[in-house]
Amino acid sequence: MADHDIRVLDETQVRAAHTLFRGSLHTAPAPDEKWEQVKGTYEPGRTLGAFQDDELVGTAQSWAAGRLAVPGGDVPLAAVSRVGVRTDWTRRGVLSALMRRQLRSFQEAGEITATLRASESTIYGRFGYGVASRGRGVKIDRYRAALLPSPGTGGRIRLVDKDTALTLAPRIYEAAGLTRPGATSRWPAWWQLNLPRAFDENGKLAVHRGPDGDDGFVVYEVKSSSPSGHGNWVLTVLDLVAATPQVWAELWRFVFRVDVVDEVVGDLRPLDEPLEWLFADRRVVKVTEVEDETWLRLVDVPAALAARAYGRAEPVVIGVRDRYLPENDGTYRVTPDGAERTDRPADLALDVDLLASTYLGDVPFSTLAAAGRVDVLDHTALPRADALFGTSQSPWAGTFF
Ligand SMILES: CC(=O)SCCNC(=O)CCNC(=O)[C@H](O)C(C)(C)COP(=O)(O)OP(=O)(O)OC[C@H]1O[C@@H](n2cnc3c(N)ncnc32)[C@H](O)[C@@H]1OP(=O)(O)O
Repeated sequence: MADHDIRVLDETQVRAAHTLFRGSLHTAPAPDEKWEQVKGTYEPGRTLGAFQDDELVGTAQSWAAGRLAVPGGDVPLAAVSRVGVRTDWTRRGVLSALMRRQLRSFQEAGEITATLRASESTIYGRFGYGVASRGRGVKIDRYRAALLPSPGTGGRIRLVDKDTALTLAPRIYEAAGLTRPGATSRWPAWWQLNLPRAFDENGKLAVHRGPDGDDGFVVYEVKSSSPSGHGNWVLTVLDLVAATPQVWAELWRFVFRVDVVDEVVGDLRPLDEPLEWLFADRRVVKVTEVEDETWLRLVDVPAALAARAYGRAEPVVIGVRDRYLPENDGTYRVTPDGAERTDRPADLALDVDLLASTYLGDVPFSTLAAAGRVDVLDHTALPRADALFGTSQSPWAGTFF
């Protein structure tokens, strides 16, 4: 039995949790001035502490993150962050106890999904989180990058200051909508933490204005690859939001017009972003890496499966195993018209973290089966499951936290 207990922290205790979290990632405590900026980003009642007697030894917090776009709809989402266990208390079940309690609190709040970004990919699978979207790093040599002619949008792009950005960007994001599976709402603390940070590091935000008003923006920074300033000047696209594909293209075209830049890069961009198609020579776009983006937990499996749309194929019965939330255990019949619990025997069976990896369409069941990660009880079920769960767009969140 664990010799620690889990409590919800009050506002007098969250600074200690913040310090513990930073320490677990080898970072110094936030100075007073920084803490003043950060403390409001802890949502009341959503920070957990693990205590040994009265000493805080671990923490995990979350935000009510709004909605997660799933194929054909959206579902309530919690976002988990600032997870840490004091170095002298690791591997004694502290995180396991925190996760167990946190998952229960999501159930109570009706948050049928939860998401996080993982510091290490070996931590969260056991708690039922699976990689549900990935992103690619891209690098483009600006001097070789000849953009194909474009009719443009007839709009105009302008740089805005920090205060204007803080007002405009959330509105533009919300108006653009959750345009692909994996996209999420951006909660107030996300904006509070991320946009000022970009400006503090000399980032810029450029807004596109079309005939109907502001309808997209790009956040970018330009840095020299060498401290002397004699290295390559690299423009990094940090965030790009567009209401239409035309605005998307116009914002990318804009960053290629920024002077004194040798290279344009982007991290965790959508796998199917059609960047190559903007250029006369598609090989100017170099893919530098492909990394996991969304770690997704289906907290309420029946509700999550029922909430998404499916492709056209004969039905399949999927068996789900969930060590942390056993009420999700069982078999589910998935058809083009929806999904519900069934007593029929499973065609395919898998753990709940792997179900999350298939849920937004990122990984076909047949890929997991080829790696031996799915129990295949009926081989004819694999193409059916692939067709039911497959999506035309790669899932992608585009919201890092
Ligand atoms: C969303 C975010 O905030 S990501 C940031 C996460 N935080 C960090 O990376 C900070 C540094 N690391 C830590 O603070 C801790 O090591 C944590 C939080 C990752 C793990 O906390 P612990 O209390 O040690 O985890 P706990 O003891 O409950 O481990 C449960 C299981 O996970 C395994 N595990 C835990 N952390 C890791 C890891 N980093 N790598 C591999 N396995 C791990 C344990 O071995 C254990 O396995 P078992 O059940 O087979 O015995």
